[in-house]
Amino acid sequence: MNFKEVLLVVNPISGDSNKKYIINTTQEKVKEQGANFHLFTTTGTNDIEKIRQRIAENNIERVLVAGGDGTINLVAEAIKDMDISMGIIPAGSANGLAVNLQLPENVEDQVNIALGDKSIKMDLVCLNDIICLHISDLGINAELIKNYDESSIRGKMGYLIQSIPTLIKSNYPFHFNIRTPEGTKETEGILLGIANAQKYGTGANVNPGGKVTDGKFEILIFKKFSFSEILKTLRNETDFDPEVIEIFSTDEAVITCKKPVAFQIDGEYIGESTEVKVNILPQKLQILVPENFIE
Ligand SMILES: Nc1ncnc2c1ncn2[C@@H]1O[C@H](COP(=O)(O)OP(=O)(O)OP(=O)(O)O)[C@@H](O)[C@H]1O
Repeated sequence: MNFKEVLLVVNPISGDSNKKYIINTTQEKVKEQGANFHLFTTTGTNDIEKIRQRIAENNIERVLVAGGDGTINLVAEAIKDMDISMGIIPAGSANGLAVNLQLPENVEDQVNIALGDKSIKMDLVCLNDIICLHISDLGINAELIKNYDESSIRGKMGYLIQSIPTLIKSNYPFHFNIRTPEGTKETEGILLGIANAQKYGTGANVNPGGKVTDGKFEILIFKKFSFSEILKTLRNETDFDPEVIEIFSTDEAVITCKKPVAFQIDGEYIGESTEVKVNILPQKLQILVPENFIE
C-alpha cells in the first residue's frame, strides 16, 4: 500500500440504490489499512471542480468511485492529469465499464480491488474534447438515453420502459461520413458507436477486439436491426454479418452527419451533433483491476 489519504466519491442517485453499505464497508477497509477516509457526495453541479478541490485540500492519493459510468467519467476528468489511481465500486444502472474491467459482484471484493495494487493504464477516448472511458454513440441508443433522462423512472426499469417509444419516435436511419487516417467512408445506420471497451453494460459484446490499453478505439456501425446479430453480441460471438455490423480500429476520426443526431458519452446524453472529432489519449488513466484481469 502506497497511500495514506483515500477519497470515496459517491453519487447518491445513481442506479436508484442506497450507498450506505458501500460507504461503511469502504470506511472500515480504509481504516484497517491504516489510511484516512474522506467522503465526497456528488451534487450534479460543478462536481469536477469540487473533487479537484477536495483532492488538493486533503492530499488525496487514491480515489474510489461509487456510481455508474457517468460518475466514473466525471472523476476521471477530475484526476486525468494527476498521478492518482482510481478504484471502482459499481453502483449505477448498467455499470458498463465495471463489466469490461471484470469486477466482481460482491462489494467487499470490489473495495479490496479498489484499495489493492493491481492496475492498468487505460486509454481515454476524447470526443469533441469530452473524455470517454467506455462507449459513446450517435443514434438510437443516445435517443433512448435522452428519453430516459426526460422520464421520472430511474434504473434499469426506466430504460426498459423507454425502449419501445424510442424505437417508434426515432428518426433512423442516420447518415454518417467517417474520416480516418485510413480513408473516408459514407454509410447509413441506426447507430454509430465509438468504443474504447468491448461490452455494453448489458454484457452485449459489441466490440470483441477492443482493448482499453492498445492506443486505439473502434468505430462500430450498426447498419440495420437484426435479432440474430443482437443475439450474437449477447452470446459473446465475434463473427458478425458485415451487412449488419461493421467494425474497424483507428486512432483518429471525424464523423459528420447530414442532420443533427443524438449523441451520448459513457451513458450521459450530450445533445444533437452534426460533427464529432475523435482522438485518443493513450494510457492516460491508472485504474485498479482484479488480480486475474485478462485483457
Ligand atoms: N446529487 C445529485 N443529484 C442529481 N443528479 C446527480 C447528483 N449527483 C450526480 N448526479 C448526476 O448523475 C449522473 C451520473 O449518473 P451515473 O451514470 O453515474 O449513474 P447511473 O445510475 O448509471 O445513471 P442513470 O440512472 O442516469 O443511468 C450525472 O449526470 C450527474 O450529473
